[in-house]
Amino acid sequence: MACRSTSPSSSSAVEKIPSTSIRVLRSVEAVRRWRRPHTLDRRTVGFVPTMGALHEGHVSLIRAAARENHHVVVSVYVNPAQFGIAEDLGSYPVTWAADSAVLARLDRELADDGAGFLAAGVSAVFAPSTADMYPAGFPGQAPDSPGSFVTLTPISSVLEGASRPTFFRGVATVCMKLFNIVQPDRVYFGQKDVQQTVVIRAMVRDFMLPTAVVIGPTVRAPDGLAQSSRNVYLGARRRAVAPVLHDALRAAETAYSAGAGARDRDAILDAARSLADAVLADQMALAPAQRVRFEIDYLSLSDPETMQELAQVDPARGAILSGAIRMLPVEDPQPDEDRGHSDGPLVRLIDNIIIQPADTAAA
Ligand SMILES: Nc1ncnc2c1ncn2[C@@H]1O[C@H](COP(=O)(O)OP(=O)(O)OP(=O)(O)O)[C@@H](O)[C@H]1O
Ligand SMILES: CC(C)(CO)[C@@H](O)C(=O)[O-]
Ligand code: BAL
Repeated sequence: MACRSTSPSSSSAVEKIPSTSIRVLRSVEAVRRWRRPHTLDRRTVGFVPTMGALHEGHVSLIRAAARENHHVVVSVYVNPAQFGIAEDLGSYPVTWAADSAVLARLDRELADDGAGFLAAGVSAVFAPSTADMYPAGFPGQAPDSPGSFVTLTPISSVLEGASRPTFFRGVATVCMKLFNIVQPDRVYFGQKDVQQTVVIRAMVRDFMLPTAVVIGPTVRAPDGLAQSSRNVYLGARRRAVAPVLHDALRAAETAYSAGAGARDRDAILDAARSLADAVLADQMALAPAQRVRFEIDYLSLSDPETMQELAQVDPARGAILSGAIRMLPVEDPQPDEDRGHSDGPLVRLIDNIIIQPADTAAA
């Protein structure tokens, strides 16, 4: 039988991140080969899916996976199926060299701190091609495009899904593929993308996937802005105003905590909206060359499991306060101004705060 020729990435030579023992696996078959002995040895695998452009939010998830598993696998894959046709697939930050350095640093930290971690390092990074991930061809990005997709309704069409109609279909589809390839004992997702965590939990439950879903807390900059790969688009002027979303959600949380009568949706969300309106009014009083404009996409008070909007919070159940804002491109950019990655396009920021059920909060 004729042998198929192999590219360097699929040859049997083992690729590693330089100066580390982190394997770089670029094909489904390579992951399967790596995974098999660990199943037989009963060594657990924790999996952290990412789209690269790694930051402290990703690092915190990798550390969590290393505390609880013998092996940690990180995927770096910019999944086209979760980008809408008009979204930023073409400019999404791809930073392989910097990501490798982050993983190498973490690998050393895990090796040096044997006491805190079960894993002695990062075992592998899975960086597949789209041809490998979508054998039937480039996935459709339009709502009615043909293809093999995992869909969860109605969760996928509210909030983030209302603004990004194919987003959760793309996320669920790629995560189903990744979970089938890596076969993790535990998967790690960040609280920052709260609706994504609800979708993944529902998918794991509804399709009986043999993996535990672990959610890590949102990692923030000192001024409260949630770390996010897309923050690189902001540039200095918009970055200074970007914490407004977190500040607005905190105002809503404070209104809730204030108690009497403050369990009502309007009382809670009006506090967030007032804060955002005041920040915007201050900005609009500035000259175009100095100001920052943003639009609120949504501010939401929703059920922790279904993400359906709530009229009132049941303290025994808790709730999710979440929001999204669109930071508009700066006006009148100055010649030496740092406008951000890709000349500072419109950036959509999301964030959330969980109102814990009363019993949990008291514990
Ligand atoms: N600030 C953060 N704290 C904790 N986890 C995070 C944070 N930001 C992202 N994550 C998690 O990291 C995982 C990979 O996310 P991803 O690679 O899309 O990064 P991102 O910063 O969310 O990117 P983007 O800016 O495109 O939304 C997801 O589970 C996501 O929720
Ligand atoms: C989970 C994920 C890696 C799927 O592409 C992505 O949605 C992300 O990075 O949050
Ligand atoms: N962090 C979720 C990936 C996305 O927004 O495309």
